[in-house]
Amino acid sequence: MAVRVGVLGATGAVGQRLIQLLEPHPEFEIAALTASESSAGKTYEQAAKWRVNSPIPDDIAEMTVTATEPDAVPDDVDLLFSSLPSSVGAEVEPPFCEDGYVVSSNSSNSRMADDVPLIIPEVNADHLDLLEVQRDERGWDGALVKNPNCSTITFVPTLAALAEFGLETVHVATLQAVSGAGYDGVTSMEIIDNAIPYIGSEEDKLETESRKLLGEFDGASLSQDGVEVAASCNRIPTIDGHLENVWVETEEELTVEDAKTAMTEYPSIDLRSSPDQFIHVFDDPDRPQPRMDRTIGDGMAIAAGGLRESTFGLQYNCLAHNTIRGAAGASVLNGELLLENGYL
Ligand SMILES: NC(=O)C1=CN([C@@H]2O[C@H](COP(=O)(O)OP(=O)(O)OC[C@H]3O[C@@H](n4cnc5c(N)ncnc54)[C@H](OP(=O)(O)O)[C@@H]3O)[C@@H](O)[C@H]2O)C=CC1
Ligand SMILES: N[C@@H](CC(=O)OP(=O)(O)O)C(=O)O
Repeated sequence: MAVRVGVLGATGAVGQRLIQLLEPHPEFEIAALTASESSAGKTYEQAAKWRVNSPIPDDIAEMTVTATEPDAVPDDVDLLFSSLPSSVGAEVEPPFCEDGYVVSSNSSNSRMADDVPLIIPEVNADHLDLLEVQRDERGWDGALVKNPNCSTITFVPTLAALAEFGLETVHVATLQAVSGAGYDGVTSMEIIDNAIPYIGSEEDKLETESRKLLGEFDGASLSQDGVEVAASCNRIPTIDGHLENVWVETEEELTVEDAKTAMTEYPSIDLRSSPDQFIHVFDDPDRPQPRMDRTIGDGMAIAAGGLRESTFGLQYNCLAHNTIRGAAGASVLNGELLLENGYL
């Protein structure tokens, strides 16, 4: 029987992607949609300015949107996908967890909290058991799991693949799509014929979340990886797909061939939304490109290319679909991991 799920922040850009991914999902059944007070009481069709490139599913269009509070969500809903502004997530996610709901959240609040698992299932699924610590410490019947920032998700899998060579320093420069800022994030006058070399708090997220994701969980606590990461983040006028330029210095010698093999052979995980081939490595020096390659693996794979040896170690480019692998798809995959591991 399908697990009954809800979407917190269902009318937003990521919420719409969540609905697109969850509606046909055989393991999950959408039973609750929440948003702000101004949407509560309306049908989903009335409340959401639908912008995903497939129609609103009929049964979803007719559902009533509720306020984002535990009393408004039916008790038989077990799992909530959260795509709220982080300031709102910080306020409302804990009461839901206290009330017994398991929350798979895309919002940035609490990502770095010691007892909150920050998960990319193909990279650090074992960190999920941090939930036992979380439940002990917070006394929750529910649980809170986070997926990382979309730009972090794009480059960390490639680092995980190279970790066997001993990661020392990483430099990463991003070229991020406008959808990452949400529909009202950057105006056309700001971004057309332009690039903006600043995205608030983004660099810090790449530098800190990556070390947590690559860290080790010993069953009681999580120690962060020692790799030093420096990031520079830029907004460019693409719609979807974050492209990143990466330089990695390692303890052991790392050739292009070694790196290509390590990335290509890095395993996926046996979950429905995880692609068969997790990291695709292109030989063509001008790939990956956002428009051509963001939908590889139904938008859930990581693409890499342009591998070369440089003065600052191995250099390459990588790409992921920011609203699928980097946001909604990442939360759904964490939901599948929670189910697989008996947390639902
Ligand atoms: N866009 C992207 O690519 C990515 C976004 N994220 C993160 O995901 C989250 C959502 O982003 P996005 O979908 O773009 O944001 P949107 O602004 O498009 O959507 C926000 C959602 O939250 C609801 N909401 C807003 N304020 C409140 C409130 N006070 N109480 C309850 N619900 C509220 C909105 O409801 P209403 O319609 O009623 O206002 C809407 O459903 C953010 O934390 C963002 O940083 C992460 C990665 C990528
Ligand atoms: N800041 C990201 C999107 C985002 O919302 O990130 P986060 O989930 O860390 O808030 C971007 O602009 O592309």
